[in-house]
Amino acid sequence: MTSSTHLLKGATLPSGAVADILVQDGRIMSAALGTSAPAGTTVVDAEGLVALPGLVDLHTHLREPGFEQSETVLTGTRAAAAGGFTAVFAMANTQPVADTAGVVEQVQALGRAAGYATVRPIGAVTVGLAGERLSEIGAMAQSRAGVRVFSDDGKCVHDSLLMRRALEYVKTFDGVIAQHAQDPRLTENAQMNEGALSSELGLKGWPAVAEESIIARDVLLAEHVGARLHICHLSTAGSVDVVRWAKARGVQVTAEATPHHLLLTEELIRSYDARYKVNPPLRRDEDVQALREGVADGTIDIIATDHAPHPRESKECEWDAAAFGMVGLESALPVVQTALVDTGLLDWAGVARVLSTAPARIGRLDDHSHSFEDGAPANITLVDPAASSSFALDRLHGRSTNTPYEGVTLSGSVRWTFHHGYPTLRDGVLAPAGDTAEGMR
Ligand SMILES: NC(=O)N[C@@H](CC(=O)O)C(=O)O
Ligand SMILES: [Zn+2]
Ligand SMILES: [Zn+2]
Repeated sequence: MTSSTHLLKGATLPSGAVADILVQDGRIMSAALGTSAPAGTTVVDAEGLVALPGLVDLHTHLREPGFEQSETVLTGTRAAAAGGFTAVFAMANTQPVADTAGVVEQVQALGRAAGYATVRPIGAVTVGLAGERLSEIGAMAQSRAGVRVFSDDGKCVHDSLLMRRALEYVKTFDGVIAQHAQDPRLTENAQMNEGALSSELGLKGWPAVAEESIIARDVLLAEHVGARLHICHLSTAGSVDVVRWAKARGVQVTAEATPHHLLLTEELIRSYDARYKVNPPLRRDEDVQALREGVADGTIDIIATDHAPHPRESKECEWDAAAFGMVGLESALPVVQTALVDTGLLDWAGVARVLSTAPARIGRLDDHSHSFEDGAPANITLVDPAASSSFALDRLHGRSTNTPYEGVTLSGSVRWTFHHGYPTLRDGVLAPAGDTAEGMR
C-alpha cells in the first residue's frame, strides 16, 4: 500500500475553476493553480478532467451476508470504486437481515477490510423486514457502525403505526427512515408499469398511485412527528408533485431518483428481456421528463444507484419469474451525464450536489468531506466528460452483470477515484485487491 502524494494537475473543479490539487497523507493540501509538488509526487495529468467530490451512493445492495453468489462487500465496493464512489450505504435486505447491531457491525468491518470505499450499513426498520415489529433501531444507532439510515427497502413499511413509531424513534438521534414507497395490496404480482402497454403485453400492472399514495401518507406522518423522511427511487410524475408539495409545506423530506428511471422507459419491456425488470418499474416518457425536472429544480435531492445485483439464472428466464433489479454503480455517472448534463439540465456543481454532498448530508456521513478546501479528506473522483462509448460488460467489476446498458452509448468516463487520498481507481484501472486495506482509514 501507498498513500503516496499525488498532484492532479489542471483539473476543473465543479465551479468551473481550474486547479492543481495536491493530495498528501489522505488530505487535500492545496487546490490552487500553480501548486508545486514535493519530490516523489505522482503527477496526474487532469487537464480536461472534472474533479468531483468522491461520489456517495445512499442506496446500494451489497448482498453480503447471505447472497454472496450475487455480490459481496468486496466485489460491490470494487464496482463502487470503478464507478467513482468513495462511500456506499449498504441496504439491509441481506440474509440474515441487517436488523441487529451484530450484522451492521459485520458489514462495516467487511467494508474496512476490503478497503475500496467507506461502507455505511443501513439498518432494517422491522425485524426480518417482515413489517410487524420494530427492529433494534437504538442498538444499531449506538453500535460501532453508528447507523443513521433505516430502511426495509425491497419492502414498504406499510403499517402506518409502525411507520409513525419508526419516525419517532429515529428523530431522537437525527436518523432518517428511507421508505420504499409501494402499497403492497395495489401491487400484488405486479410486473411492470400499469397502463396501455401492460394491457398490450399482458403483464400485470403496477399503478403509479401505489407509490404516490404511500409518499403522501408518509410526508404527512413525517410532518406530524417532525422527523426526517427519505423517499427511495421516485418513479412517477405524481411522486415528484407530492414531494414538491411537501417541501413547500416545510416537511423534512428528501427524495431520490435512480439513473435508470432518468433514462429508460417501459417501451424497452416490449423485448420481454428481464434486464429491464426493476422495482419500481420503468415508467412512461412523461415520468422520465418529470423526474429530470425534479432533479433540476431540487425537488429530488439526490441520485442513488439502487445497485441490485442478481445472478444470471435469475435474469435469463421468463419475465414473470425473473428477479427485480439492475446493477448500477459503474454506469451511474455516465447515465447522469447523458441524461442531465448533456441535456443542459444540470451543471457539474449540480452533479457534485446530487451524487456526493446531498447524499452524504442525508446519511450523516460526517467524516467524509466533500469540499476542495485545504485539509479536507481527499475523496475525489476525476471524470473525463469528453468520453463517449458504447457501454460494455468489461466495465463491470462486481459479481453480477445485470445491466440494462450493454451496447448503449453513454458519455462520460470515470478515470480516477481517490478514497481518503488512496487511489482506488488509477486511470481506469482498479487498485489491486489486498493493496487497498492499509491505504484506507
Ligand atoms: N430495486 C430492485 O428491483 N430490487 C432491489 C430491491 C429494491 O430496491 O426495492 C433488490 O434488492 O434486488
Ligand atoms: Zn426499493
Ligand atoms: Zn433497493
